[in-house]
Amino acid sequence: MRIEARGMSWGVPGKTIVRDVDLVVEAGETVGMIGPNGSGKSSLLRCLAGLRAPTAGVVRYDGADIATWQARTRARHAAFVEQSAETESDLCVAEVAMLGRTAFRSRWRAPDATDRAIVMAALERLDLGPLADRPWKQLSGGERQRAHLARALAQRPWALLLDEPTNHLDVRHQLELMDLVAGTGQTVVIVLHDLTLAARYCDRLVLMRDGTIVADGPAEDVLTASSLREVFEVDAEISPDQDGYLSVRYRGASRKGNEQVTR
Ligand SMILES: Nc1ncnc2c1ncn2[C@@H]1O[C@H](COP(=O)(O)OP(=O)(O)OP(=O)(O)O)[C@@H](O)[C@H]1O
Repeated sequence: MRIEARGMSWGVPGKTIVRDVDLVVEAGETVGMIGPNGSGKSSLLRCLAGLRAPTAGVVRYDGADIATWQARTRARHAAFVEQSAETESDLCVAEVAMLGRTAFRSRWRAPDATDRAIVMAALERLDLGPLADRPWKQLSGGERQRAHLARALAQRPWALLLDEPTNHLDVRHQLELMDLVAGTGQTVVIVLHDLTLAARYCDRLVLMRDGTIVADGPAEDVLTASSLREVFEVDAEISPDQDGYLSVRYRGASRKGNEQVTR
């Protein structure tokens, strides 16, 4: 599914938070959204998910303006996993993942064998099969994060919109999750703070600053020493590793103009 934002802005009274965004994510592409804290990544992702109504411009899925769609219709197209989704629930893991099937059932129909098979397959893909019956409250932060992604996969969407889905995960699960999401063939927009991970797994990176997209392209073009200094205010060396992926080595925080700060 192709996702497109045209001339899109969003904000709250007195404050524009996302400004004049033009972004196209082609079907099957994995696009990484990067940028410093507060640069508008989550806000833009929520607009792309239809959870925020743009104050200007439009968001389209395969050419259709999603503004008029019901939540259920949107959920059949795109699954959104929010940043550190802190659900408190008396449900078990499989029941939380089953929430991903809600858009496919009438309110009164209980989950059937197909729903259960889809949920179990999603849990297995996230290495959570053995925890299916575990109460949600007993899960670690990383297990919860994986369970939220399982819920999103159980939604069987055309697109995954993921806000920092790796921030609680150990290194193995980070790599497995990125392998999984980049290998699904679905359209993926993923907010990441780990620039090396973003460079390795994403077809394209979108760099945000102050609510606007300041660079959009392959990692080699977006991640440069000058863009990291300008936008993230860090001094870094960026070079291909032995596998050909870009690797970012930080030398320290800098202020704009490359003035060194005390470490
Ligand atoms: N509902 C809101 N009301 C007022 N300000 C908001 C609202 N939502 C977001 N903001 C502000 O908009 C800016 C962008 O927030 P957003 O969460 O989109 O940034 P982000 O790039 O995802 O940040 P982070 O990397 O810290 O998660 C921040 O300054 C935030 O405080």
